[in-house]
Amino acid sequence: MSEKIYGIDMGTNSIKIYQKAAGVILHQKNMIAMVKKKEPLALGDEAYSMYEKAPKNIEVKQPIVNGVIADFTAMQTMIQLYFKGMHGKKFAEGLAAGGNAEFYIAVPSDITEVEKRAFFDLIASSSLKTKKIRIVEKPIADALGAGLDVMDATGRLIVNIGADTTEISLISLGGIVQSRLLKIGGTKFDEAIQQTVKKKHNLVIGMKSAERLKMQLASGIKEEEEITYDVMGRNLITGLPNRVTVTNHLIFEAMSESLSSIIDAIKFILEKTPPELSMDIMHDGICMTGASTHIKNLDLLIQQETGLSIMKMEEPELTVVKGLGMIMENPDYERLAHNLQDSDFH
Ligand SMILES: Nc1ncnc2c1ncn2[C@@H]1O[C@H](COP(=O)(O)OP(=O)(O)OP(=O)(O)O)[C@@H](O)[C@H]1O
Repeated sequence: MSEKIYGIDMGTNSIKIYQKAAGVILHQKNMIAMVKKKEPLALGDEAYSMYEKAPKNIEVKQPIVNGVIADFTAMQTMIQLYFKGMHGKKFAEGLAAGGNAEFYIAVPSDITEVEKRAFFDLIASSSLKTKKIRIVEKPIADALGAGLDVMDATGRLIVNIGADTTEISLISLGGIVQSRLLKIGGTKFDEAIQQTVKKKHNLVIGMKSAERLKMQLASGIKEEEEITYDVMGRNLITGLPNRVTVTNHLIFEAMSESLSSIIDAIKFILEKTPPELSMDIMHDGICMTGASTHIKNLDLLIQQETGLSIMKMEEPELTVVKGLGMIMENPDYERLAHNLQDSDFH
């Protein structure tokens, strides 16, 4: 029987929940649709399907922005609804926590103490009956979930490219040696695509269309062959619906500034890496996680720019939550989970 021990990765784009002995039980868009600002109407993927389509009285909210809690009440409401299974059959049965549950929460490393505390308070002040709440630094969970041995005295460089953020972390002996959270990720790419399509084609497109273009055409390096994809939007001049054909070269141009910023930040961390750990990274390379690493040739770009080998994941969006799972399943990793009061967490 599954135990009431859960790991939660509250990402900007999606929420992932792991239950001890059951595995990943939830992976949904991290969104909530509210009617008249207070009545929850839909959660997760269902709320996302209403995004950019809802009338004025329905607000589709994204409670996490730039990796931190931007709307505490909305996030807490979502968690409570998921765990209480209030939405009946739509949610996995295992989520009905009942009471006395234990939680392991992944929290970005390079954020303020107040922002970290909010993740703890979210569960502690919720209506869920909790026995224990542990905080885990996201890069540590990420590295574990990616299959890296984080406990030994070997330097590991992990780059997580998500939706709003890119977190670059240097890990050794179960701790963070350095970490940098950039406010750049898949959403920035989508916004840049939106702007570039508007400028080049006089076409206003939604964020979902921009994301589709990215998924179809984005590449970390400029490809010789031209690939195209059609997108629908509103013509800026006529105001009428219109369809245009967008090329992979335009998408590359749109994303190049954000990609350069990510490369610069990786190089910055590498320059600040102590020499002994640099040797380890020379040997093992960089581990890439986060769903934005699905972008074609992004590994090649980082490899070319840093001269290091790249390790890619098959399910890069799930490494953090799987790492939380490993911590709760294996007592050897217990010291990687902290009380909020632990001095080694600050
Ligand atoms: N196949 C794909 N190609 C390109 N981008 C993708 C693909 N699949 C997902 N993405 C992008 O990955 C991003 C979501 O990544 P992920 O789920 O790792 O983020 P998150 O953990 O919710 O966010 P964050 O780490 O910023 O808090 C979105 O911007 C999405 O568009």
